Amino acid sequence: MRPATLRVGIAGLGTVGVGVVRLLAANAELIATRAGRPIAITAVAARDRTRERGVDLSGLRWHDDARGLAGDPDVDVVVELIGGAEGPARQLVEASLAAGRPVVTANKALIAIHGASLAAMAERSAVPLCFEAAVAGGIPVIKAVREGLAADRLTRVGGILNGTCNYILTAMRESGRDFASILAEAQALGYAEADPSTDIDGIDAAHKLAILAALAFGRPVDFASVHVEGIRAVGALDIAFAQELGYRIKLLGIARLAEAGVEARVHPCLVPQTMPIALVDGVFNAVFAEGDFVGRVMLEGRGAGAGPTASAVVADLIDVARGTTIPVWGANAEHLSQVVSVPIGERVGAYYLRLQVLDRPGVIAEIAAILRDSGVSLKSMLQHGATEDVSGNDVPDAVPIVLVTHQTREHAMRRALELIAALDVVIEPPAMIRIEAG
Ligand SMILES: NC(=O)C1=CN([C@@H]2O[C@H](COP(=O)(O)OP(=O)(O)OC[C@H]3O[C@@H](n4cnc5c(N)ncnc54)[C@H](O)[C@@H]3O)[C@@H](O)[C@H]2O)C=CC1
Ligand SMILES: N[C@@H](CC=O)C(=O)O
Ligand code: NA
Repeated sequence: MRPATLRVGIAGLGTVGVGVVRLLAANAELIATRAGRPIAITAVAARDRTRERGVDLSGLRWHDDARGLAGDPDVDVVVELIGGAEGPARQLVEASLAAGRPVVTANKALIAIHGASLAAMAERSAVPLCFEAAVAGGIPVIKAVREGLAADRLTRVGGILNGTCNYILTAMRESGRDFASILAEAQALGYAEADPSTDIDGIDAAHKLAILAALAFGRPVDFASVHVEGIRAVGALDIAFAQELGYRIKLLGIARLAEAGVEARVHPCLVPQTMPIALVDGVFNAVFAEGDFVGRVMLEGRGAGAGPTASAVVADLIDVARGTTIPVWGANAEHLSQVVSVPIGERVGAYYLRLQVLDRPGVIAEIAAILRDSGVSLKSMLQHGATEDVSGNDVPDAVPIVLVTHQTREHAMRRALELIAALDVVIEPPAMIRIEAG
């Protein structure tokens, strides 16, 4: 007897949705062989029936309300590709799980914020809830952390988690082009979120970090407590100084088991140019995990775009077709307890500081005295005779000074920076970027 086709209902026919339609058609035979049965789309839900999407949607049942997929008798598995932590995406996923339908989603916002309760719903209905595409696009990082590293006690996890930001930082370094034109390019390539400030302000990376931390430590992190900074404040001067000091600037998400609990943070970092993660450029993401027996593992690949993301979505569909059952978070939901992230003030590490100061005698002595009194020890200093501010405008009599500190607690660093910012000779808010080994 021919095995039954797995019938798929897709909600959202944007970048990823169309990518999934295309991949299922292009690799249909290979997928059927690996899944043990054919996988075919039978229904879709999208906002605009008339839009030309460049894929064949003929013969598919069309739902104007995505929730219709949850009750469609010709759908065995629902694929949610609408996006957003609330609204239609959440309603569809909840309705599908409640109706006993497996769900595959690429929605990191939804999983980061409601993952624990959705997992409990999936467990109650004994159906899979899969989200490989939600973290680092095409890199099979959910499988790697949840299954490949299941035997280890993981102590640190994170990486370059946003393709749009990495694309922008790379292009700024390589071509010196302006932020807005590079962002527009990333949007045209299908990398950015519907609202690109989600990428630029670090929120998307934080969603992914929260998911990784939950998998790695078995404890969902309260999303609101994750420290998040984006890349808006990173200027061309910082990129150039970082280069001169032997670093590259990357937006990293880092979660680690600290004495006080789980520390989860997303912010731009100076990473030594000699570290492999510093060389991960463009839309590529890199995810690392550190375990007590395995040591350090790092995976690299395309973190955004139609093809890589569709690859992860369809891999999940193949798991559903095979009937693979793995607990959503690697352990049953009743073993999970939510944790609040350790505040960023507790971070201990080195810092890069860039100050725009008036070129007067004694300025450096004043700054050094504040650092000394705050218990912050200076490692090195750079000063050029430049007379440009961060936007490249001439500022007569002003010079940038760059300071690199030794390891210090962030509380102390911030206290010192407040005092430095208040000096009359400091004419712009100081820039502070944390230094990490990746
Ligand atoms: N673009 C990428 O590289 C990646 C995206 N993702 C995630 O995949 C999901 C989809 O992302 P994209 O395809 O890039 O977004 P998109 O904005 O290109 O597509 C979303 C589609 O959903 C449609 N939609 C909105 N409301 C709807 C509703 N009520 N019913 C049916 N359709 C509705 C929109 O019209 C749009 O066509 C998001 O959760 C995103 O975070 C995950 C990894 C990578
Ligand atoms: N907007 C995201 C898409 C993938 O998750 C990114 O740029 O990484
Ligand atoms: Na992935």
